[in-house]
Amino acid sequence: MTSCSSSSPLRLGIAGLGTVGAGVIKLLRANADLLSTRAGRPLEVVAVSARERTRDRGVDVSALRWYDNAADLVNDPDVDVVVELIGGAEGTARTLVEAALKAGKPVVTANKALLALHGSTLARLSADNNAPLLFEAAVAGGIPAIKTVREGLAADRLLRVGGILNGTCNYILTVMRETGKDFATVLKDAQDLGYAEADPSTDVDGLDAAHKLTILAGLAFGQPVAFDSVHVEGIRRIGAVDQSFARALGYRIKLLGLASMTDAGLHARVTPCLVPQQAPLAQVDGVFNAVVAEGEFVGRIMIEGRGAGAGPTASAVTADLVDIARGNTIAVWGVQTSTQPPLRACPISSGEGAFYLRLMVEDRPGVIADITAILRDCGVSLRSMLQHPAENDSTPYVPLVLVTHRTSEAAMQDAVTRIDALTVVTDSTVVIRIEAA
Ligand SMILES: NC(=O)C1=CN([C@@H]2O[C@H](COP(=O)(O)OP(=O)(O)OC[C@H]3O[C@@H](n4cnc5c(N)ncnc54)[C@H](O)[C@@H]3O)[C@@H](O)[C@H]2O)C=CC1
Ligand SMILES: N[C@@H](CC=O)C(=O)O
Ligand code: NA
Repeated sequence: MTSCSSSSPLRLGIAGLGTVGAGVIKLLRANADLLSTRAGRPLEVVAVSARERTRDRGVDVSALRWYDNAADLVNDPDVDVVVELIGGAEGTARTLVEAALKAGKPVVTANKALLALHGSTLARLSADNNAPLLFEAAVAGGIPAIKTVREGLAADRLLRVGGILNGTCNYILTVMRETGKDFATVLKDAQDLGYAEADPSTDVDGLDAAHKLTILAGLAFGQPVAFDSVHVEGIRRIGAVDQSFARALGYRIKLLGLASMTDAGLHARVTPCLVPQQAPLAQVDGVFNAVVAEGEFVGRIMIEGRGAGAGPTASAVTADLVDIARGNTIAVWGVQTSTQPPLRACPISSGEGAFYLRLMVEDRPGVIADITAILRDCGVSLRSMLQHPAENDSTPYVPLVLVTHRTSEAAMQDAVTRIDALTVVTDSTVVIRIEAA
């Protein structure tokens, strides 16, 4: 690892000057004195790299050494720490991080996709080359989620971890619920506010939350988690009609990532959920995230804060830099050996729960009887049923909501497949899990 005397500046090379990169430079400049005091030495940006040199980012980078090729930051002898804020699990971001670790340079990154897909390899590179790799910004933005799970809860055996892990989705669901605005308009707002990923389908299809859940579960359960063992559903199919039914039933809709250890193995999923209106998680709105963990001794904890955006994310990235300056670093996954196999995962169909099913059905006699017959045959017991009248005469279809008692996921899936095959049902059924939260 690069060594510097304790009073000399910690010299940073930053790759990526978008929402987060520009935010980090702003924060480093605004809080320079405070950071120098806390870190014991100044934090100084010496070199940067991004796609376009001349773009207006709201921060002046003209005095900094510029590299068209981000990998050149690694070879710059004046760069002590590489800060990767490009994004993406492959390509330049991966090449850069791997090269920096191989060269023994500490790395700070906000890249959850990279950690979720290549975390074990990177942990090995970090350990083999004695080069710290810190990634607090990768999970739940400004909330110190990584530190809480890896360090604060290090004494406990954790049974469950997760929460509201995507700011864009929580913002979209909140604004749609509060204003009735449509999905596309609110997504555009989230992009303009700097919350969304470069490809926002990563957010709305649940992948970003799944990246974060993979990281959190790996930290919580002390063993690697394979990203593809997480069951993932997004929020594209949640409509205004679901928000209105949820309200009538006393719930709010949240995209939750939840991982738990069961006797059968790891159960990990990202799915839209109905959460009781009074539950603490239901109160977490807008760009806010919440991380929940449950341990044998500590019980349940929940931490909340802004999960996306320039300021909160820059705060987490810079706190990692302070840790490096202080020499306060730790093994990537909190365990010294990273040779364990990934946790054995169980399929989503092995789970159970209560479900909200929203169908679009023809409004004519016999339809409800056909549907309830299927539920009976599949052993799914109904708790309640709601129907809204058609909004206008131009459609023969009306929304029908079924709320089930606790049932097996397999039985529910079987019932939905059969219901969707009925000719009186148009569109596939929207399934939302009901969580006590
Ligand atoms: N925006 C947010 O609220 C948060 C973002 N993150 C993560 O932070 C990272 C950066 O995200 P944003 O700043 O939002 O992205 P962004 O799209 O605003 O910025 C990306 C930057 O990388 C640069 N870049 C792209 N390809 C490059 C290449 N080949 N070489 C050098 N530079 C290149 C672009 O020019 C741009 O400056 C991502 O990993 C993201 O997942 C993490 C937490 C929150
Ligand atoms: N796109 C992400 C950014 C932070 O991780 C989100 O919306 O949460
Ligand atoms: Na964080």
